[in-house]
Amino acid sequence: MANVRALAAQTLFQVVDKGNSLSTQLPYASQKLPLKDRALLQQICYGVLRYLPSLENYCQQLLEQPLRGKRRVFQFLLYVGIYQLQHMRVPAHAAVAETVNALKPLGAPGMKGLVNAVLRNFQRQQATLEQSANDILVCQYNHPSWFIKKLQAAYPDSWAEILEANQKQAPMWLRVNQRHDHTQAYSARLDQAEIDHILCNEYEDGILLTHPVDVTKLPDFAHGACSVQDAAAQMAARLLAPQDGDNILDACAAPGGKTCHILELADANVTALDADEKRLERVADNLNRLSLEADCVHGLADEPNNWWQGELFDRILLDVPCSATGVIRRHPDIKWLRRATDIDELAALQAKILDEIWPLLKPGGTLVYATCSVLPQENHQQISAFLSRTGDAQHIALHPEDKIEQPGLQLLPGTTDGFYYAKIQKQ
Ligand SMILES: C[S@@+](CC[C@H](N)C(=O)[O-])C[C@H]1O[C@@H](n2cnc3c(N)ncnc32)[C@H](O)[C@@H]1O
Repeated sequence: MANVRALAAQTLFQVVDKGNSLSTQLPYASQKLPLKDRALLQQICYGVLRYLPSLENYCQQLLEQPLRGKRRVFQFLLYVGIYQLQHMRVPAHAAVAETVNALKPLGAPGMKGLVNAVLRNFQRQQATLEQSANDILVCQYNHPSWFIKKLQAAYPDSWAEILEANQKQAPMWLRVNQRHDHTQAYSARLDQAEIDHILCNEYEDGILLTHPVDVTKLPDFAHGACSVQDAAAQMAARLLAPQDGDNILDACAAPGGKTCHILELADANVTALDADEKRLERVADNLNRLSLEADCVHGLADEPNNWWQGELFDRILLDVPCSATGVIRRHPDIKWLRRATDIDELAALQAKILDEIWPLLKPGGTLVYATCSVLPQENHQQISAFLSRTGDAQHIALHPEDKIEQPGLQLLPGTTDGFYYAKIQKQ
């Protein structure tokens, strides 16, 4: 029988040391476990990734030397044990015993003494260890130093709040399929199913669930009555304002959340383009569940000559590849997989996509640029530079503070995810 803590240690090793994403590693490990243990595996992996610098710091104090090479996975097992002692409501004796039990499936029963000693010492010295870690900024906020510095520069008054929001569990938002039910009507169906939720007038299609629920419990989910999508992501299709008969390009479409939303709002001809063939399959799956149709095309947005048939588009959504620093609370592995140098590379790709896609838009047509990033380089600085070098691009304000000097709307993580939007019209 697979052991949850052993699988957690192996998964964390794969993510942090080997650079694999949690969204690929977690399903792989989960399938080895009975259903009832899968939530615990997820909770432990998310938790360790949220608090990694502090956990590393405690182990530095508690071990004579870090575990290296083949023993590296046991270093992660120690993080798993300490995370349970510090943050989970597992009785301490059970947390220690279960962590030690994970050594057998990991093939190292001989390390029992060491793991036991480290966890017991953590318990004894917890207050002092926490206090000394708290004096180190990276451990206090549990984010990489390069990212803290970038946020401090961009948000001198609110950087700490953003970091704190990233440490919280993200809420679950639903997007109601307006072809199926209006938002109010679906809210009544949730009431009948005794699913607590909040209606927020700001988001026409959005419902905030008070507690996350399994999608199979949502009325008519399988038949496309709703989708799970953060309220910030739901703004894309509304800002694009698709009309019946429009020819629309969703240039970075996978897994298709925004493609489907566009089609829920209008009978439009949508081309859903993505660079990743595997992820495009998920666009097809989502369209299928919602009984919608789009033309799914495998290709690069920065190389339209390889796939574009020559017809201009009325509207274009550019939900570009980005640092995803606005969705860290949903994907805490981003903190450890991203590097400072990635930001320049991503910004260069985003600029290229903007320049290559712009000629495909009809005069009078609308382009919506979106990222789930909180970094200005990918957001308002990117759009400012595009507007200055593109003579026929006109900035459309999304709110009173959306000015040409700092264009767009920046949402920070809180009620919604961190997102950025800018709207541009072709003259
Ligand atoms: C932010 S995600 C898009 C999310 C999607 N719009 C949704 O709402 O479900 C960015 C997507 O861009 C794709 N991508 C990365 N580089 C690309 C490129 N050069 N051209 C087109 N798509 C690209 C990635 O495969 C990824 O699916």
